[in-house]
Amino acid sequence: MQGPRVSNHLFYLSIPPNIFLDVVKCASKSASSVSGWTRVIVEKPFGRDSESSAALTKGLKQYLTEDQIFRIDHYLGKELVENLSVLRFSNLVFEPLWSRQYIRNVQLIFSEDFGTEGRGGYFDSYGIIRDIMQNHLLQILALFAMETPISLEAEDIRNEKVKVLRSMKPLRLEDVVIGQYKSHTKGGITYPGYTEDKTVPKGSLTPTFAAAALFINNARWDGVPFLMKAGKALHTKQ
Ligand SMILES: NC(=O)C1=CN([C@@H]2O[C@H](COP(=O)(O)OP(=O)(O)OC[C@H]3O[C@@H](n4cnc5c(N)ncnc54)[C@H](OP(=O)(O)O)[C@@H]3O)[C@@H](O)[C@H]2O)C=CC1
Ligand SMILES: O=C1O[C@H](COP(=O)(O)O)[C@@H](O)[C@H](O)[C@H]1O
Repeated sequence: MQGPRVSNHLFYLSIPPNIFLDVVKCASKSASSVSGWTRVIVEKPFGRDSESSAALTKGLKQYLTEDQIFRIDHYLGKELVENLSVLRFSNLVFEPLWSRQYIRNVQLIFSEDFGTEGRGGYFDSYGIIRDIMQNHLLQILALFAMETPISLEAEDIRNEKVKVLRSMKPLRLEDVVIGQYKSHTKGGITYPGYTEDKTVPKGSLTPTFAAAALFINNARWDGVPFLMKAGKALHTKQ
């Protein structure tokens, strides 16, 4: 029901990606705003690869226009990540040091001290690389490594991040390690292994841990490894 005042509708899809399209279809047919705007926020992962990402965009555009769709990565809203640009570009001490001349390696670490704990349904079909590395950590890497943008407008920052991504060497298999957590005991409590979670398919080989060395082929970062590590059910939350 909508009253006489302008009412805007915002849908935030914090749901598994396989139901994005059904939800958007229902929302746009039955719950679009009549008097104001209707917008949809879509969480990562936006598809499994470029083909499924393009298919998802095509699907969403059956019901929405591009300016109604907001693809977000909630890690970009974290204080530490937001402060990264300020630290780099507004600080005369750091900017001259931000290169291969002074930095031996860069480590991007995501570590959770709990496992899937009954939420393995979505996670198992994506794994830690698509859940954390390809989006959250890659976004932070791009922000960390980019050149100074023309302005701090979203479009200008995005252009610089794209240049970093395009300068990256393709990942080699020998630069990647994957793993899956087993049952462990901490403080007298035993926690189940990944495949003992009832929401995870039996015998799943989905990685819950991954580490990779990435390289950026440009004058600033040539030869500096960007070490990414991400894992669930590790010792610390970091
Ligand atoms: N887990 C997290 O902390 C974060 C997750 N995300 C993103 O959020 C999305 C969902 O992840 P997560 O929360 O772990 O997933 P969950 O599996 O916990 O599902 C989230 C919600 O989706 C509902 N849901 C699941 N399947 C269906 C279905 N077939 N029909 C209708 N509703 C359904 C669930 O409802 P019900 O409970 O009723 O089953 C639940 O409320 C992913 O895109 C993920 O990347 C982003 C940031 C953080
Ligand atoms: O996007 C995700 O992030 C959460 C961790 O988010 P945080 O804000 O609590 O650090 C992670 O548990 C989940 O697997 C992933 O989908």
